[in-house]
Amino acid sequence: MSPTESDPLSDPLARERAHLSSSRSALRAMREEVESLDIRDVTANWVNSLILGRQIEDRIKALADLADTPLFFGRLDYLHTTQEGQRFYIGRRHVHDAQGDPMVIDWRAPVSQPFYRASKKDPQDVGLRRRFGYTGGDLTAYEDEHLSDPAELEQTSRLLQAEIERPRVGPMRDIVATIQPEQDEIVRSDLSGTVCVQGGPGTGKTAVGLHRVAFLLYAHRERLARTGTLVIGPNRSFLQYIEQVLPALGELEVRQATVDDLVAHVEVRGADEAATAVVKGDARMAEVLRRAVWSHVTPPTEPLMVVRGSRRWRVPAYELEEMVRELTDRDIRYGAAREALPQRIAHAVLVRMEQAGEAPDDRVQNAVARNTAVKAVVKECWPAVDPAKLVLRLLSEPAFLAEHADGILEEDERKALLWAKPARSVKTAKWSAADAVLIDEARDLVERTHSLGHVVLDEAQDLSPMQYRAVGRRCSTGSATVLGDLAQGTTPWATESWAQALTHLGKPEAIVEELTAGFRVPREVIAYASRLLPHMSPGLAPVESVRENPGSLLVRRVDAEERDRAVVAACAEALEHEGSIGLIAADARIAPLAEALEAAGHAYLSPGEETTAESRLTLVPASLAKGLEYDYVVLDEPAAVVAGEPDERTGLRRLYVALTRAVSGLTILHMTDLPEQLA
Ligand SMILES: Nc1ncnc2c1ncn2[C@@H]1O[C@H](COP(=O)(O)OP(=O)(O)OP(=O)(O)O)[C@@H](O)[C@H]1O
Repeated sequence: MSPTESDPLSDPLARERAHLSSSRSALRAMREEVESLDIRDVTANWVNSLILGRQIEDRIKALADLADTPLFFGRLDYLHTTQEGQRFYIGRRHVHDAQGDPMVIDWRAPVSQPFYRASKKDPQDVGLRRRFGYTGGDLTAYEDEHLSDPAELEQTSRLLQAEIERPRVGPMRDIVATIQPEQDEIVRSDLSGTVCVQGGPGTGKTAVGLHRVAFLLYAHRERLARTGTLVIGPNRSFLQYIEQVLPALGELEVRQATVDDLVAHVEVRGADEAATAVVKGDARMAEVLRRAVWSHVTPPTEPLMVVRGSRRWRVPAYELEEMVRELTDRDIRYGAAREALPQRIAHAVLVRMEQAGEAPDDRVQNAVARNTAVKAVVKECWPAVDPAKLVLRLLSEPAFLAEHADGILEEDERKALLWAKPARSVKTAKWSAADAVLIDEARDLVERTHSLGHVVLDEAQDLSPMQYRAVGRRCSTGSATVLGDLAQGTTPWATESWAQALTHLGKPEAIVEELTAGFRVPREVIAYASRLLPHMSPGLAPVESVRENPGSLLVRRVDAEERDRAVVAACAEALEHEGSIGLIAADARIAPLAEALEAAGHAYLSPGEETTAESRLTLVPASLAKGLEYDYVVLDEPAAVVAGEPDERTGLRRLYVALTRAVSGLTILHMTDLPEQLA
């Protein structure tokens, strides 16, 4: 097929281009229609008009025709049944003509699904599936599959291959044109269920998670607009890297955060030793906290006397005690029970008033509930608990900790928890990240955490059980997409099994799916990195690269005196290719390498800063490499990456992450021997 042929009737490409141009006009008309809306007459007041005005602005934004994103990328021609003879163009958003007939169908609509799932084995009534190739905004190629034609052989799509091999400059892109069947099943799984995806490096977990949010927002727009959605990532630079995917899919409302952001109730200024952080992150801490919070409840031993006017009403201690016991037995939060208690007491007083022939109403009950004597009883037997102060006491007072950790934590674990220098106040305490999670747990014991409709948790394997609980609280009445790779866990408490993690999350019934096809790392490179698997995560299968480009892997030994210069030279060489370059090194090696790059006149970015055609080199500390990718990676001194971690297994996993960031080529430079597991 040649893009230069021009007779629109005989040339299919010309016909498709004509459809593209009329779809563009239709989209423009849709936008102009919204732009010309006059809301002055329909809104009663300025608040309404402000809200409506904002909705209209959002709608106009959503209807923008982005010059370099194709309006549609596929076409389906159905054979029979309900869609007989019907043809659908699949794109990022719905476009209709002046009569309201569809010109482009949203990729998330049910009729679009066979575009991703239909196969020769299961054609799903599709006669023709056509994929379009674009150069910039121009439609320049197409590729057909006649799924129901037994004579046609199954072929791998050139357009799909080209998309996978495309250089990666800039932030992460959407994969909407090339979602694979096994990915699509996860993307379209129902909102009611939690899905956990285990997948090796580059299998598309992040991409799948983000597309699932976009899908769920389409399928359950109103419900999720009410309840909210959230994407959780490991750090700021990762969130910056992925932040443009959802807006490109037309979804502007999804919040992004790290787990630390979610639990930022105190300022984190301290850090824990690994052993201490492990205990603080252990799920048993939840029980310690629960006990500590509820230990504040003390059954009343004195009767209550309420004086109103000339009369006195007495509620005996045993009755008060029963009310308190009844509230502790119920499955409600400490704070909610505390609020309910005065009303219960007031009710008991009202019963006595009625028995004495009075006819008190609700106002009297409320007044009694606010009576100072009642308040005093509540304060005495159900005092307010400040979550941060409670955690401060647990970490400062050996006796308080011992009392509530008895039978739960061993003595050495309790010792690890206690601060060497007890803190004076919540403000001055040197809180660690793990402490903030404990405070979050305590807060939830006092007052229920608001649950969102859906949460995507990326790089989940690094979370502690207490962190899983913190995330679980935020989707307790919603659902979650949990994404991770057990082999990439680099925390001392890294997840060992998804079943355990999902239990901590409060979603033990979640299904675990596995992705095994690798879209990032070239075959030769993934094979090299996979040598580490048996030594750090035995039992996990290596990723199967679907990239055709075999990639280049270069391992070079260099002398001590030329090492930094050699690294800079390797970066310069990589810069001769198209695409982004990542120089990954042990955190301790970042400063000298930065100096060497500067001395050689190479500007460089930090992870999370957007690469552009002018600025393509990023200097990446190994601890921040997770989830990121670069066309060419120069890896400095693998042994130093391993040595930068507290134990060998974690070191090898950190190295595995660093080795699996490259899309086209990996150059490894080392002065010291390579870790023997790579041999
Ligand atoms: N179906 C697809 N079509 C085209 N590209 C894809 C597809 N699936 C994934 N990719 C690309 O592969 C790369 C890796 O994807 P992604 O970052 O989602 O993988 P991951 O499993 O989260 O990796 P990691 O474990 O390293 O975090 C990205 O560039 C992504 O766009």
